Amino acid sequence: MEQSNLFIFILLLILFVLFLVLHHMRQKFSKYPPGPYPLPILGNFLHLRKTPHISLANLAKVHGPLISLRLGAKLLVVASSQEAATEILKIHERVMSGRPVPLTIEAVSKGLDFFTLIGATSCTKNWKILRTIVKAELLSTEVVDKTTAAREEKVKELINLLSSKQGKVVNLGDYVFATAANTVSRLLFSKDCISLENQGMVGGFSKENIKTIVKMASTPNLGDHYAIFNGLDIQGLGKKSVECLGRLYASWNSLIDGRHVSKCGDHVGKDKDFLDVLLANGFSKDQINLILSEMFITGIDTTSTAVEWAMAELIKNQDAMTKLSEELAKEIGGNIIRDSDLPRLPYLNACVKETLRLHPSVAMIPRRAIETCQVMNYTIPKNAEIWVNLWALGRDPTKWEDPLAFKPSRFLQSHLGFMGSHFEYIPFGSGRRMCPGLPLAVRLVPLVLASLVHSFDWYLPENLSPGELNMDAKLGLTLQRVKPLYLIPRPK
Ligand code: HEM
Repeated sequence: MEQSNLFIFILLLILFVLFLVLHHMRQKFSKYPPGPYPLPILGNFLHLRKTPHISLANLAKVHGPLISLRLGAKLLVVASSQEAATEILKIHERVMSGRPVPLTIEAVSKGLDFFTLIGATSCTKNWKILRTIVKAELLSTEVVDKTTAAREEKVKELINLLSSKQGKVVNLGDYVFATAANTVSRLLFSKDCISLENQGMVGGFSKENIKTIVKMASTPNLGDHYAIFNGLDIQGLGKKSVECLGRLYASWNSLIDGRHVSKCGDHVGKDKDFLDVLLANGFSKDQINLILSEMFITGIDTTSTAVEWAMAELIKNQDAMTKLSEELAKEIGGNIIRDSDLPRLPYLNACVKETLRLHPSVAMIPRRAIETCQVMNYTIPKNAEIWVNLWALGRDPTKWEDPLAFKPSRFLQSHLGFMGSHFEYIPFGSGRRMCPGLPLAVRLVPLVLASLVHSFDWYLPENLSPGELNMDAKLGLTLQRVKPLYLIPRPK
């Protein structure tokens, strides 16, 4: 018996030493960036754990700023430092301008000539056409200027509704989500899409429906990682996405048909909206549905989570909350905040920047190598998936003083902005695939945040102290709070 135990022990020891030798050989001779040893078949899936943004930042501390992992048959390369991000998004910008598009998204855009932005695997002709239209007719500074009144109206409705909830516990994220959704839908087709009061849907739109679509698109699809599952949709992700989108499309179809009848655009008594522009450019109903849903999916969660994280940080950091309230009291006084006030509120803008440093709405910029290339002396093969870990960049102790602390004042004298030219801070990405929603986001997020802080004092429920507020995050398409932010508003 003792002999057999010894045998097992020696066998395990030999296997362990063999494992170490193989690992060392792989690191030494592999042309790919270094990384943890992949298990057979599973690869490195287990290394991602429940919080991939944190696990990958920790792996970068061990293996370096550019690492690679095997996710089934797919190679994932992750950049986690300013230098590595510069290589990916600036020096090799053209080669890294592809996107990894999951089969789930392919399933819903089949046959539509890929008139999509986020779903374009590379910068194709159709991607360029659509991006030009979106940047000129929906998200340009001129259009954002022209639609100021609609934005202010949505924020006013939010403040009025919260005033009626004084002293009650509210799930702030739900209300901000609805405000962002209605702001975007006003731009798209001049109508609200969700009821602010009860989060109920107008047509097929509901928070749950949008959240489900986002969840389906961000859940790893086995078919993306193992060729034998390709086309089988065994998790049902494609099927469920098609169902959820079908509900959205059903409600928009009648709207689109109505506009067709009124001779493509310039519907009576209204300024031209984005639906008019799409119709005038000859897009089909299915193509329009896909484009509209894409704008909702990319535009709502990103802006509303930014506001939610900012409020959570301000509740936790009462000094910053006091400074912001004082700035607003001094500059705005008893008035409501207008869009035109934003440029003279530097501390407010610093709060937004600091929030996006610690809690980037898009924590991993997803890219795809369209050709094989050499980066930092490693080979990145064609079709490798690339993630730029913005969560790690924002907390890099070699670039940021006291990186984990929420200190908006660090941005007051800083040259860092949102334009994607300083790679230690790129919450909206960089280069040709940079976020086209930037002109809208930099107006909507501060306007909502400032209005919430200027109109109410905020309290945590159940006598929770600010120090106890849970700040855990989970990674989907956006970086969401694990626990919703429940707060009690009291009008000032
Ligand atoms: C706080 C708000 C937002 C943040 C932090 C954010 C961040 C980002 C980031 C990091 C990317 C990837 C950029 C890259 O690959 O270099 C992106 C892409 C994109 N964003 Fe945003 N975004 C926000 C709001 C919006 C809004 C309001 C819209 C539209 C209504 C929007 C539409 C898009 C689209 C369509 C893409 C894909 C562009 C392409 O692939 O060509 N975003 N966003």
